[in-house]
Amino acid sequence: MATHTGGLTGTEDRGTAEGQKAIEDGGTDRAATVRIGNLVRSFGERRILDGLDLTIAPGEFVALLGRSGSGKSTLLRALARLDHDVAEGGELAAPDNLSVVFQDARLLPWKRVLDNVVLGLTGPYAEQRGLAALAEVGLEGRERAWPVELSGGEQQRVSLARSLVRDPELLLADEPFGALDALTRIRMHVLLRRLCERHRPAVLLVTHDVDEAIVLADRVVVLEQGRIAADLPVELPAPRRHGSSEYAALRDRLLAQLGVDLAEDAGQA
Ligand SMILES: Nc1ncnc2c1ncn2[C@@H]1O[C@H](COP(=O)(O)OP(=O)(O)OP(=O)(O)O)[C@@H](O)[C@H]1O
Repeated sequence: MATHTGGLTGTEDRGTAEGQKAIEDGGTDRAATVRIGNLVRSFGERRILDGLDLTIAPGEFVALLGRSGSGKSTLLRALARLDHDVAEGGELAAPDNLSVVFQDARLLPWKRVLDNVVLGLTGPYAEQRGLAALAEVGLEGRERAWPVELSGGEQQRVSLARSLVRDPELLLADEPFGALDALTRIRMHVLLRRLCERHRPAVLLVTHDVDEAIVLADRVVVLEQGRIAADLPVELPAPRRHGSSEYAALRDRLLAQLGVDLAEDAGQA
């Protein structure tokens, strides 16, 4: 299995063959987009990821939950190859053709919306692809706007367009909707689900929001003490709405795994 140590990719229009080859070169799970085996990451003396195993299949949407400080972002940053200064061990294979979306849209304020979307993109049809991506996220006609003229939700739509215009094999999202109001967040859930069904990237979504995880993901994994402590498929029919007994059971199970005791909390209320 190839262990990657390179810098962030996904800001360039790279082909997918290299990443796919890296995955196919070793190991037995040839179908996986992401394969992590016995991953160890430490900051100084502190071991944050401690023998973590995780596989993500092509097109699979995995939500990652975990208490604050459990290492969710550390795992995501390892996959994105954003950290160079941490002790590491284990195996990590991910495609080079990946995109990352953060809580803040991270748009360049001195570039117009379309220029942000196609930044670093090469090829003859970059602009057309950028315009198509903007239309897909509902921002048709806003291509010449400046980022400061957009709402937080609109900026996050641009960020999604910027990611998906590169047609990534892997989309890494670190609490992408954490700063948005509840209504905008629901709209973004619908949008992200639609985009993922159309483009079929493998997705790793870091979130604190158990409902967001259940509504969006094919699988929800919980990070605890440096490892995946729970790995649950979400087998609910679409559209997933609160209220069904299956939804409630999965929600309770995930909350319990995260250390939230609903009975105790109700008793204290
Ligand atoms: N660059 C760093 N240097 C030292 N310690 C770090 C660094 N980055 C993260 N840590 C520590 O590693 C632990 C895990 O951090 P991480 O951000 O991955 O957690 P998280 O699960 O994403 O947390 P949250 O849900 O609060 O965002 C934390 O205790 C954090 O302080």
